[in-house]
Amino acid sequence: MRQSLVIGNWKMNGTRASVELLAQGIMAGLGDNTAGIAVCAPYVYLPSIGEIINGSRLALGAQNVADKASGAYTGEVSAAMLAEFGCQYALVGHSERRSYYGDTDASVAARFCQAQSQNIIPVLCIGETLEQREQEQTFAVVDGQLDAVIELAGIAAFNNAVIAYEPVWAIGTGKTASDEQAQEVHQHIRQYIAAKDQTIAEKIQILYGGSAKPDNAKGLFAMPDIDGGLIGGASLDAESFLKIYHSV
Ligand SMILES: O=C[C@H](O)COP(=O)(O)O
Repeated sequence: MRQSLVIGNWKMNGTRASVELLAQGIMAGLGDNTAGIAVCAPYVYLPSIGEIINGSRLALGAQNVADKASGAYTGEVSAAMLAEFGCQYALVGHSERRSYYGDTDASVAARFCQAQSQNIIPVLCIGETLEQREQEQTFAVVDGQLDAVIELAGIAAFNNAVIAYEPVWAIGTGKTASDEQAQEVHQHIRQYIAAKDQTIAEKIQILYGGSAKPDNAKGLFAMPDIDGGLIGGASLDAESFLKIYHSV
C-alpha cells in the first residue's frame, strides 16, 4: 500500500510574511491525516519556512536544484545547500523550468542525481504539451522523459524518488485532466517502470498536477494509480490546500 502525498508548489509567489502565514495556516489544519504533505517554497524563503515547520509533519521542498555539486555556477543553488536548510524534496524538470529556462532532459537527470546525492527526494515532473497529446505522443513523451533519468541514474534510483505527471496543457489553465485521462497516463507510467522493476513500480508514488482543486481532487485521488497531487495555484491558500490534502 503506497502512502499518499500532497505537495504544494508555491512557484514565484508571496512575500516572506505571506508565506510564513500560509505555512502556519497549513500546519494548523493537518489534523490526524497520516498522508505525506510538503510545500516547495521559493529558495529565499526556505530558511524561515524550515524553521516554522520544524518538528511538524509538514515537509520542506525546493522548486529546483542545481545540476552540479558546487562551483562557478552563478544563480544556482546546490543540493548540499538545500539539505543544509532541511529540504526533504526537490522538484526537478517542472514544465515551467523546461519551457522557460531551458532545462533539458539531460540537465533534469543530473539535477535528479544531485538531489539524491544529498538524500533529498527528487520529484521528477513529466508530461506532454497539448500539441503532443493531440498527436497521440503522450506515452512516448513521458517515456522519453523517464528514460533520460533512468539512463543516468539507473532504475534503482527510483526507490527514492517521486514522479509527478503534469500535463502541460492543464497547468494553471483551469483545464484539469479528467480522472480517466490522468489515470490512463499514471497507469502507463507505472507499467513502464514495472517492465524494468516490478517492486519499484508498486511502491513509487506518482502524483498528478495540473489545475487540481478542492472540487476535483477527490475524484483524481480515488484513481488506482494516482497517489496524490502536486498542487500549484490552490496551494497558495491554506484552506484550499488543506481541503485537497484531506481528499487523499
Ligand atoms: O507544480 C504544480 C503544477 O504546475 C500545477 O499547477 P496548478 O495547480 O496551478 O495548475
